[in-house]
Amino acid sequence: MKVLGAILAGGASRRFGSDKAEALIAGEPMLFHVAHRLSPQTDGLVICGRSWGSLRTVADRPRPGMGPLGGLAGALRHAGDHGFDLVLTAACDMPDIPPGLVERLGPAPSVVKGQQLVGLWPASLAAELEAHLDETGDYSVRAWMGRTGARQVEIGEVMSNINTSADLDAFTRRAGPRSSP
Ligand SMILES: Nc1nc2c(ncn2[C@@H]2O[C@H](COP(=O)(O)OP(=O)(O)OP(=O)(O)O)[C@@H](O)[C@H]2O)c(=O)[nH]1
Repeated sequence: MKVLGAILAGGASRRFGSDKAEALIAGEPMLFHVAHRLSPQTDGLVICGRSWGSLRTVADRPRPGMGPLGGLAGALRHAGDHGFDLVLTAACDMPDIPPGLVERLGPAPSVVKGQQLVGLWPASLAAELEAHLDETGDYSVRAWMGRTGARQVEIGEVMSNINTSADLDAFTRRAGPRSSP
């Protein structure tokens, strides 16, 4: 099975107050940490909803403004068009995603319990997700999980999700030198 890694990164960082994906952890932008952890688990990596460095950018589908699921739809379409079977997603604000997610999450569709933006999705769901977003106008991940029967997998590890500068401070204090990639 060929797996495409997709970093969902099209948000506005309103709660953080500045572009959180570029916020520094151990001297590197948060996106660097996500990419560094996602890349070895996948056969290719894209970034959804923004451009960053040399990573290939995938546009949201069916159009921008639909939240993280628009990024997932873009990634699923890209995966299907480029010979990938599965998409492993992570958000740009999860700097300590653990290894082995494909094995732990399989079989797809499935998400990490409590962190639904970390998920494993079959590329074959591309058209269904676009139709779902267009027809229902419901952009919630929960509704999409319900429609696809995505399993919620307890992975037994706490995963950080940085939404505010206080979250980042707490993460840095907790992780200490371990925050280095
Ligand atoms: N591709 C894509 N990603 C998105 C979109 N909206 C949010 N995301 C990503 O989804 C993840 C979770 O979103 P939030 O935590 O709400 O991030 P955010 O929207 O930047 O932050 P707030 O403005 O504070 O809600 C983050 O990695 C975002 O970058 C979108 O419209 N398209």
